[in-house]
Amino acid sequence: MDALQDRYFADLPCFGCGPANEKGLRLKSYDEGDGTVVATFTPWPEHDNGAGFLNGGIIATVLDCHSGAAVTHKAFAHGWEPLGGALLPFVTAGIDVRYKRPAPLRDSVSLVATISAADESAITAEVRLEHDGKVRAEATALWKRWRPR
Ligand SMILES: CCCCCCCC(=O)SCCNC(=O)CCNC(=O)[C@H](O)C(C)(C)COP(=O)(O)OP(=O)(O)OC[C@H]1O[C@@H](n2cnc3c(N)ncnc32)[C@H](O)[C@@H]1OP(=O)(O)O
Repeated sequence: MDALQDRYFADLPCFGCGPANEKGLRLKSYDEGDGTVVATFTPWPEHDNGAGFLNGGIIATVLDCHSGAAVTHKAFAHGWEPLGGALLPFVTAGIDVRYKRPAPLRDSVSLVATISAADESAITAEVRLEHDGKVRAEATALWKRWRPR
């Protein structure tokens, strides 16, 4: 099964999820076929938050980028493809992150996303980061249609 990032935007240089960014996190997300999109993220030692856990900015980045895979998958399913030569059909307009518990730095974590609302102007995703059966962080991400100018 191919990763959604490789299927939809193999040339994207995004730091979090761009397959084309050699120095990025290169997140890979997969359609589970049950309405969820999942990924596994393995932190780097450099992602320390100063207390031996995963940095909150990195958490926000992977939540954002993982939601982006789910949103892009949804957009293509509806035929809402990128406009004007853009690489992505939608971009993040807002993300509301809640850090519920410390997230580990030395273990892999799981990302799970679902789509809660979708029309051609905006798509909303619910996304969470889990480890050891507990939600470490969660977010609602609002994505809006991107029109290059
Ligand atoms: C000085 C420069 C610092 C730079 C920092 C950079 C900013 C960052 O990136 S920080 C990373 C992002 N933030 C986090 O990881 C915080 C995660 N959230 C939490 O730890 C908690 O929700 C917290 C502490 C904010 C509030 O906790 P509180 O409301 O008191 O609830 P509480 O029930 O005590 O704790 C919630 C859960 O966190 C766990 N927790 C709290 N503190 C700790 C700790 N020190 N170590 C391990 N687990 C902890 C609790 O065990 C509990 O988990 P569980 O429900 O499984 O028992």
